[in-house]
Amino acid sequence: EDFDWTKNNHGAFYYGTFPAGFSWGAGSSAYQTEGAWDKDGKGLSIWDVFSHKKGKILLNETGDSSCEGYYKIKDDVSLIKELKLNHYRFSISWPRLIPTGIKSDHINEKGIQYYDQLIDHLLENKITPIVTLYHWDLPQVLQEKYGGWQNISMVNHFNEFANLCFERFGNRIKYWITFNNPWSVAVEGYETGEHAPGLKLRGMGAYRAAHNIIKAHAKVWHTYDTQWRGKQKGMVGISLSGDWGEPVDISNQKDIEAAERYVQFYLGWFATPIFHGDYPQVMKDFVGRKSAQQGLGTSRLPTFSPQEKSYIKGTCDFLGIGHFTTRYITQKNNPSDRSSSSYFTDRDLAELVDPRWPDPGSEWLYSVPWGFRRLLNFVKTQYGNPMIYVTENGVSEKMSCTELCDEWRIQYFKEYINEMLKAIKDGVNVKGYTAWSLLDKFEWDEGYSERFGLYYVDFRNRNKPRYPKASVQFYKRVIASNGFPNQREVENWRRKAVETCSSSNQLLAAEEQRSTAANILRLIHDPLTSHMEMVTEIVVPTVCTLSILLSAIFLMFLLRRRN
Ligand SMILES: CCCCCCCCCCCCC/C=C/[C@@H](O)[C@@H](N)CO[C@@H]1O[C@H](CO)[C@@H](O)[C@H](O)[C@H]1O
Repeated sequence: EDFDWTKNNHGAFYYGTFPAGFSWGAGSSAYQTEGAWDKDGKGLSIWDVFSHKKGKILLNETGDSSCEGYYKIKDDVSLIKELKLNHYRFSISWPRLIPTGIKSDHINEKGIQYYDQLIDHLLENKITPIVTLYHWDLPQVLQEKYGGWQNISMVNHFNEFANLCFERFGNRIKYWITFNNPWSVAVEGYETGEHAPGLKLRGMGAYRAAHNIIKAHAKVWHTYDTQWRGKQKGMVGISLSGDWGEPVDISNQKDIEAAERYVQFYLGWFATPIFHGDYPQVMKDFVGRKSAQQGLGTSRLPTFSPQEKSYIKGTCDFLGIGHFTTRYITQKNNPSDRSSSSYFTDRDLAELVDPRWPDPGSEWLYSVPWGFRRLLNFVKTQYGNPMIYVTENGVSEKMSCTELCDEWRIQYFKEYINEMLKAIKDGVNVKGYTAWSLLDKFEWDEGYSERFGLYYVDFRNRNKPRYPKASVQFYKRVIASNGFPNQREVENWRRKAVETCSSSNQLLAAEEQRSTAANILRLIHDPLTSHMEMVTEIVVPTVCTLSILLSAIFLMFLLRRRN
């Protein structure tokens, strides 16, 4: 039976269980959690360089040490075991394996060893690894030499890296994800410049980056298909991010079309070539028309040749979906002049939110569970009901003080997982779910200010200890029951989870006090460190401020004398 798009019974909770064998997991990514940015022969990534530039990341934070995941394989696998997860999703840092990004230059065996250990330890504990090859940390050399994803040469370099991973790890990995959220790579990396490499190539950069990424994905899929699949029997997919877009006025055809455009410019931009061989018609129409109005001879949206179309079509054994939120969409005509050309203006729409939607953390993230079911049904109808793994779903909090009693996250998970269950009942082929994320971690341009973790990480403590939030208890019970058995039990889970977290909160508060005291003692007893910290944190800013002030006074004095 087809999904009824006109119905929107937002409130009703569905009690029931997931199909047998449904896979429960949690995720992470290399740059966000590993730390050890310059250890054991690792090369620089674009995120190492970007985060070290002043003013790019909130509070100038970096992922230099982050959760120190590089040194904590055993600790983190115990957390995964504690949750009784079936799978764990992580990414491989390209410059950790190939420091310059170019395979013929050098392979870093220490990097290989690290992932060998992680994979082996997961498998010893019966946890299936799901491996992402690209979660945004491009080797810096490739950015500097070729312009990164603006350049077609990335296709071959990425393919060589992927091939190395298949060769070294493929005997143990059955699920490969080529790219994580290429939308962000293209738009935030090459259009708005909020992410590494920080380029603002408006109206062109994102489309060009996406074009090369899609080709690189297809090439890697073919490499696996022809060289490895027979022996290794794994699957290769891609993880696409997609927010849902709902028309503001469902009786207004213009709003309906604008909402469809929103989703096509987001998820469809990547999914349509991969499933159907070419960009969505609406993207070709809109970008093409605007480009013509701007006096350009060809569309800013690149085109695939007939050979490329058939090469790209069908290169997906499973589709990863990263989903966090929803927007209301209405039609809005944007100016078509060249100076305002951008991916955003090309869409001719406005994004709105309902002020009643809960918004606990990230600015862009509102809790709108019903949008998830609609997005999953959209995937089913548009792309022939592919096998889906939800690769990212979760919510952040913005808390200045420690908070382990994350009731809003319990609510978010409960409702979003329930909408996914409803989607499965609608016939959507969802095989697994990955809570985002296992740990609090570096959140890109937001630094450490947004916490997505099931486990709290105390970043102020050098050992980066992890503490379970209440949502760990809740998620654990969803997994153990493979769903939601009945109202009484599910209510009980929530209550029990919240009860246990207050004692963990006290434990953490005590530990934080202890580590603050230890830091003070360290500063007193370690003259070199305290001298360095005093130089960087007090002396340098003070000298700079004084110099600016003195120069200003001197300048005023000179000007006065002239007059
Ligand atoms: C008319 C002109 C308008 C210009 C407006 C420009 C504003 C651009 C704002 C872009 C905001 C994008 C926000 C969406 C982001 C999510 O889809 C994305 N962050 C999901 O990716 C995952 O996010 C996780 C949480 O941050 C992260 O941990 C994970 O690594 C990402 O894969």
